[in-house]
Amino acid sequence: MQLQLALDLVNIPEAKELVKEVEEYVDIVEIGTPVIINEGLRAVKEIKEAFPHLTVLADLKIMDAAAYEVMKASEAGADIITILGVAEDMSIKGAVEEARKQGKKILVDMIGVKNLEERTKEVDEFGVDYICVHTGYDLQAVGKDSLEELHTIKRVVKNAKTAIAGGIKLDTLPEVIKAKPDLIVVGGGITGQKDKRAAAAEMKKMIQQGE
Ligand SMILES: O=C([C@H](O)CO)[C@H](O)[C@H](O)COP(=O)(O)O
Repeated sequence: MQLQLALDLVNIPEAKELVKEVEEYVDIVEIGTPVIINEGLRAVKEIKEAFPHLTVLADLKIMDAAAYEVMKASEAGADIITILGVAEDMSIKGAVEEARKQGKKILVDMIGVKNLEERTKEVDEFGVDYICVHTGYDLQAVGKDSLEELHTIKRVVKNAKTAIAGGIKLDTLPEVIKAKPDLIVVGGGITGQKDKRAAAAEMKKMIQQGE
């Protein structure tokens, strides 16, 4: 199980500070959608240049023009790029094809997917690298999480790695670990804490103990 740090509500200098604080404990650094909207792919480029040893994920949540956007994120230095599970099949296949050309990986974010079991089987066949269940901020606000969905995708996935994102905190992490996803994405559970380094260290320790 790997730990991904999601950076969503920061600018580039703040992102660099944050990564410096916790880099020892995280496997992947996500440049979140709000950061990319605010700062562009420059945020991906600057983080990859500052931390070349870290795996950087660009959370583009691609919906269309997939091959082009994967190419641009790859040029900026992203190692993993996200596309939405609700995107057209052609878009997801195009993203995978371009990622293969560039030597990069594709994570499919299943946010908003209604027919989860059926769509997971389909996108798994397209050769994507990760399938991620995700409770976005707007559903977290009404108390939802993705644990049940994680069990669903774990049951049907044959090829891709599984991931979970959305509102995971120290107190909810044990349940997530029990379900054994390949990748656990944590944003506010680390970035919103007073001692970010301690939170990341504790989470990493719990994940390692759960393996
Ligand atoms: O993808 C995300 C969200 O849609 C905003 O871009 C977050 O990175 C993801 O939800 C993880 O962050 P937390 O929910 O704060 O753990």
